[in-house]
Parts: sequence; C-alpha cells; structure tokens
Amino acid sequence: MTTTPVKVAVTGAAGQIGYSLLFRLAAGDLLGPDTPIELRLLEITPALKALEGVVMELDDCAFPTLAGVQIGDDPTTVFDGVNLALLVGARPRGPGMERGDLLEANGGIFAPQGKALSEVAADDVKVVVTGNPANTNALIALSNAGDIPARQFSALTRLDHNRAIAQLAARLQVPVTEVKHMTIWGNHSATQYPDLFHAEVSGRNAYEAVGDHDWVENTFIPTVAKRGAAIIEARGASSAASAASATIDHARTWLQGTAEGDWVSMAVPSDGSYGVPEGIVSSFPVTVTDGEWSIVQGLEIDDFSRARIDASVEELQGERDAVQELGLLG
Ligand SMILES: NC(=O)C1=CN([C@@H]2O[C@H](COP(=O)(O)OP(=O)(O)OC[C@H]3O[C@@H](n4cnc5c(N)ncnc54)[C@H](O)[C@@H]3O)[C@@H](O)[C@H]2O)C=CC1
Ligand SMILES: O=C([O-])CC(=O)C(=O)O
Repeated sequence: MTTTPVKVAVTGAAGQIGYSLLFRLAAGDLLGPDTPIELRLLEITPALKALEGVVMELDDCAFPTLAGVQIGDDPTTVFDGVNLALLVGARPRGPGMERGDLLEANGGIFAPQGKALSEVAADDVKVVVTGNPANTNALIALSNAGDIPARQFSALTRLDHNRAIAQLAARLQVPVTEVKHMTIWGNHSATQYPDLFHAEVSGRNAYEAVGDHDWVENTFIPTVAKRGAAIIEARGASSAASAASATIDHARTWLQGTAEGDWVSMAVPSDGSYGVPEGIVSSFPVTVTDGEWSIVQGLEIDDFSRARIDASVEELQGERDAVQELGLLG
C-alpha cells in the first residue's frame, strides 16, 4: 500500500447519498485496495451530531484503506489540501418539483464552497458536483473559485448515462457490458438528451439494433430523462445509492481514465464544441487520459439530436442567466 493518503472531501456527508457514498469510498471502491483515503466531511452545524454517528459506523467497519476522517462545518478547514472534492450537499427536490426549482436555495451553497476550494485545496484538485441543479451549481462553484482552472470542475450526468445503458441493455436483453459509447447531452434535468445514434451494442449501432424509432423517442428518452422523478414517486425520496455509485464511477473515470475504445458522459465547462456555447457546464461524450478529460470530437449530429441538444442548452443558458441575476456568479 502506498503511504500518502488521497484527501477526498464530501459535502452533505450526513445526507442520504453520503450514507451510501462514504462507505464505498472508505472500502476502496474509488482508489482501489492499495491507496489509503482520508475523508474530509463537511456538513451544516445542526447535522454534525448525525455525522458523528456515521463516523462511528465508519470506524466500526475497520476498513484497511481508511487512513483518517475529519468532520466540520467550515469549508476552509475541511477542504484544506484536498485532492478531490465531491460536492453533494444541497437540498434535494420533493414530489412535483423540477431540479431548477432548487437554484436559489442551493446556489448560495456553491459560491462560498468554490471560494474556499480556491483558498485551501490542492492545486490539482478535481471537483465533482452532484448536488442539484448540478450543472449550474458547478458553474457557480467554478466562477467563484479564483485561479482554479475551470476544467477542474465537472458535474454529474453519469447517473443518467448509467440509466441509459441499463434501459438499452434491458430492451435488447444484453448485458450492460455490451453497451459502449453512450452519451448524455446537456443538462441533468428532464431536458437532457440520451443519444442512441452514437451508442453501440455488441459493436452494432444502437439505434439500428433497436430498430424502433417510436420506442427511442417516446419510451427510452423520457424514461431516462424522468427517472429521477419516477424514483421520488416510488421511494418518497430521491435516488441515493445509485447517485452515490454514479459519483464514484465519475470520479474514478476522471482519476483513472476511460476504458480503451469507450467514452463516458460528463458535464464539463463547454469549449464551444457541437455548438454548445462557452459559459455553461453541459454534458458531453468525453474520454479521459492522465486525469484530463477531452470532449469526443467529430460526431455527426442530425436534426433530431440537434433539436434536443439545443433545447437542453437553452435551459442551461436560462439557469446561467438566473444565477447571474441572483449575483451568484463570481
Ligand atoms: N446529479 C445527480 O445525478 C443527482 C443529484 N442529487 C442531488 O444530490 C443532493 C443531495 O441529495 P441527498 O443526499 O439525497 O440529500 P439529503 O437532504 O439527504 O442530504 C443533503 C445533505 O446536505 C447537507 N447540506 C446542506 N447544505 C450544506 C452545506 N452548505 N454544506 C454542507 N452540507 C450541506 C444537509 O445538511 C444534508 O445532510 C441533492 O441536491 C439531490 O437533488 C441526487 C441524486 C442524483
Ligand atoms: O431527480 C432528482 O431530484 C434526484 C436526481 O437528480 C436524480 O435522481 O437524477
């Protein structure tokens, strides 16, 4: 085992995603069995007592890879020297709400956290925003993060990506491992566009393998895009274990790279690729090498896909304008 622990911050650590995420991080699911992890857990003051209980449980697991745990309510203390920051803490939506309804409530959390990261995190810190509305919260964080390069911030659309893989694999009755090149474009919201035109199943184009446009347009896309709401409806609470799992998938891919011949979906600051304007954090197909993501280039976008990407981008621009008006962009 290497001796220097990787310092990983988790915000909202006493919440329901935190309760799944922390144990998997501590067990080595992110960094593997040979790299110790030090957890830095941020909560609001009233939740610290509950968080102490979670830490007692972490202790009780005697995880060989868990090198230490610190908790606190001050981001400049908790984020000190962190190499990876998983920004989960935010208010989740309830039944009947859209994620955009959370902009004002949650936007106020991410400006001070971006600032604190710029003051105390490791220079090469990678920041993953899971808390909703994730894309625009990432934009708020990066715009308040001083000289941390924008490309060190990203938001989670891996859960949508995983949902899309699972739905497609179920439809074609193949193992999920047969699905490659899945892409989620745009916002982590009901306007997101899960794209089957560039996906592959057992080496074959996924749209052609399905062979049923009506299913793609009227079942697959809405099922993936509205899965979060369906889970809230069924469970009475928003997705937690699957969100934690996707957060680990996202961070692991960013640290360790994409599998040969495949790509993943990540919401990243747009560089103008595919006509998505700069100044928003939007989901793209990306590959990762040596800890650096690159947007996959050269995919042909037909009119069906174009209209859906544009609609989601328009929503992101609206969210950007709204948080700008609220004074949340640094
Ligand atoms: N991007 C994605 O795919 C997904 C995102 N989410 C989002 O993740 C977020 C967290 O969800 P849950 O864990 O279910 O919520 P939760 O309500 O169970 O936990 C959130 C925790 O964040 C804490 N918190 C609030 N303000 C904070 C601050 N300023 N600093 C640190 N901690 C703070 C709360 O005290 C609470 O313990 C929500 O915004 C939810 O909508 C959930 C599922 C998927
Ligand atoms: O839908 C929600 O509010 C939680 C979430 O982001 C998801 O499950 O995708």
